[in-house]
Amino acid sequence: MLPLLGIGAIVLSLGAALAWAAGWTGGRLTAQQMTDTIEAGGGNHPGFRRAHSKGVCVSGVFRGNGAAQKLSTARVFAQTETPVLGRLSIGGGSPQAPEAKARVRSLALLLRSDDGQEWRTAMNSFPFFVVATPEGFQAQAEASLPDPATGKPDPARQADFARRFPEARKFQEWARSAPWSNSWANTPYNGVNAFRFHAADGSEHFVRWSFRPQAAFEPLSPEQREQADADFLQQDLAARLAQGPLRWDLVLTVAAPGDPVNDPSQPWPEAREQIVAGTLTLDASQPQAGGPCRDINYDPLILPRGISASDDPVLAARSAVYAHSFNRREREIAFGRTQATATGAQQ
Ligand code: HEM
Repeated sequence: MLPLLGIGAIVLSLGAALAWAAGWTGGRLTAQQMTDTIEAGGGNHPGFRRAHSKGVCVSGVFRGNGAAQKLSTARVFAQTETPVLGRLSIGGGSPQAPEAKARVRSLALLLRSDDGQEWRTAMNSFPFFVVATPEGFQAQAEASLPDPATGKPDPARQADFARRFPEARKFQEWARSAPWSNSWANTPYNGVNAFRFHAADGSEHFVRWSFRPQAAFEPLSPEQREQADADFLQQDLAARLAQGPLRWDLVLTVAAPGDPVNDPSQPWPEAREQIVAGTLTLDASQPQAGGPCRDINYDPLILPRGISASDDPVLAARSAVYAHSFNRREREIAFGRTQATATGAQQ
């Protein structure tokens, strides 16, 4: 009898561990719940990313200028030219969304250096994140879901989100007041989360990165936003690439002691040291359906030697949620549960 009780206890404790990992014990937020909520807000679009669903693949090179070698041993900063496979997109879960209505624009990059290391990053046009934690992101996503009774987000839920996550006010102010640019090409893209850079002398620095456009800023007025074609960013990109490559400078901002390095909703003071580490040049684009970026997960925790994650909880959550989104869309493609608009398959 005793051995049987022992086996029973082992089975029970293993079951409890699995239940905890899957988030069935209640209370703890899981990547699956977060992905389900994002999916509920974006609609059903099999084969597409659950967020930033509309976009195009882009390719080119990154040319380091050597300046970042004092901060990091990552080969990409020493190598003269690193190939880049990227994706330009808009925020939101619909692959058919009108591009002029999207407040957030995005750039994701995969750089593979000649030592076989990869640096993946997914950046947005906002200068800081809306919330400090995954719980804040989840609360915002839930508060944005339409109430079945009205078809609109529940104002009480939104007020509750604003009360519990007051840091979001700063982001809402940015969204309301920052000027809109009229192109992916003249938009800055910000990594927002802090990372650890490891230098050859053993020192460590916390760094945030941004890609600053070389193309001059041109505004997009509210009237132009109303009139723009649903695919106006893609059309503009094609027209600009036909004229020549597009460039962004990689700007590294180095934290000073005491700066918040685990909270992407808090910008650092303007006076922080900035290093221009090189230039990204994009010279081609391809449709995402069937294009080389379709089956890439731009997981922000795929980092080369010389760069590692900070303890920012948003970074860890992003990595886990992107994996869920990636698995779902790849499974839908593998089992043929998609339209040709997602896969690029010939009809
Ligand atoms: C907890 C916070 C976040 C969650 C849950 C989240 C969730 C997601 C999901 C589900 C995807 C689709 C992934 C795929 O299928 O490949 C995605 C894509 C993306 N996210 Fe996030 N995200 C978060 C924060 C951020 C932040 C802070 C940034 C940038 C500053 C960002 C930038 C992007 C970009 C650019 C993409 C598109 C990547 C691509 O082109 O494949 N996200 N996000």
